[in-house]
Amino acid sequence: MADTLLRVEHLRKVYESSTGSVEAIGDIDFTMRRGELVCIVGPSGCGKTTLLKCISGLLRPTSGSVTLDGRAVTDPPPNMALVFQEYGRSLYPWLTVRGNIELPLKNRRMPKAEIRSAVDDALVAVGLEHAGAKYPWQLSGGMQQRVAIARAVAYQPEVLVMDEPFAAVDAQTRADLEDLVRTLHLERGMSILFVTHDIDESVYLGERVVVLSKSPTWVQEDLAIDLDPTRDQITTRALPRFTELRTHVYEQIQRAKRGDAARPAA
Ligand SMILES: Nc1ncnc2c1ncn2[C@@H]1O[C@H](COP(=O)(O)OP(=O)(O)OP(=O)(O)O)[C@@H](O)[C@H]1O
Repeated sequence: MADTLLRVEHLRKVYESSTGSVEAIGDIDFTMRRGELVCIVGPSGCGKTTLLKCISGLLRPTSGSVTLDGRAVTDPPPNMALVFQEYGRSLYPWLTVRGNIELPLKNRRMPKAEIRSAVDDALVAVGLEHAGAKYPWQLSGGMQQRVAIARAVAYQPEVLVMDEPFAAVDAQTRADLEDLVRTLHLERGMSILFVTHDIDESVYLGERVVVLSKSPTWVQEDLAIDLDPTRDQITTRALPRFTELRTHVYEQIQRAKRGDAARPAA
């Protein structure tokens, strides 16, 4: 299908070690269309990190496949950007904010003038237009995460993968960063795969929420979020439909933890 951007097919991952084998992922199947914002939630230890490592080409699955934009992922794909929870470790402290955002573009050998305008544009997109000359350690945690997001925006990936990106910031900053993600998605059409522990966050952000079972993992539910695309922290979260959806996802996670959801026959 032309607009399928990411396809995960029958993904299985078994970790082998001297003490035995652990089947982390049983059989995960899902697709993501170009321009979608998909959230992934699941109980603790359900294999989210393992799944993301396979999707980002950092880990070979035991079987099954990941395809991005029609190409099998076997190494880190150049058209994917990643934003992690540990913003402190993802930015180079000896480079300025501008230097951090520029680096992947320089590695791509983009012309200087294009780099300058891509960085300016990304700084404006994340609201850091006055911070380009600062160093990461001069910024708050939330601002550092904005720099990591700006780097991804400037890089213009086919897909942005975010792994619990706001788990380490305070609630108010988190709300602002969630709105930034929604804005990037709506205004720039960015395709975003967002992994979170937070059920409310998944419903607030996503157009779809993929609920994972406990390990060995499979997709317990792929839920369409039928909220208006224009969302607001106060009014959207106060909607009865928001409460219904979050309650539904919460119950699914409880079922996942108990392991009493029936896996469909292959
Ligand atoms: N390198 C490894 N060797 C053996 N087992 C592993 C390895 N990495 C992960 N596991 C196991 O695989 C399962 C899934 O782990 P994973 O870290 O992917 O889950 P997670 O959902 O990201 O966890 P969390 O919710 O704590 O972030 C767990 O049972 C874990 O113990």
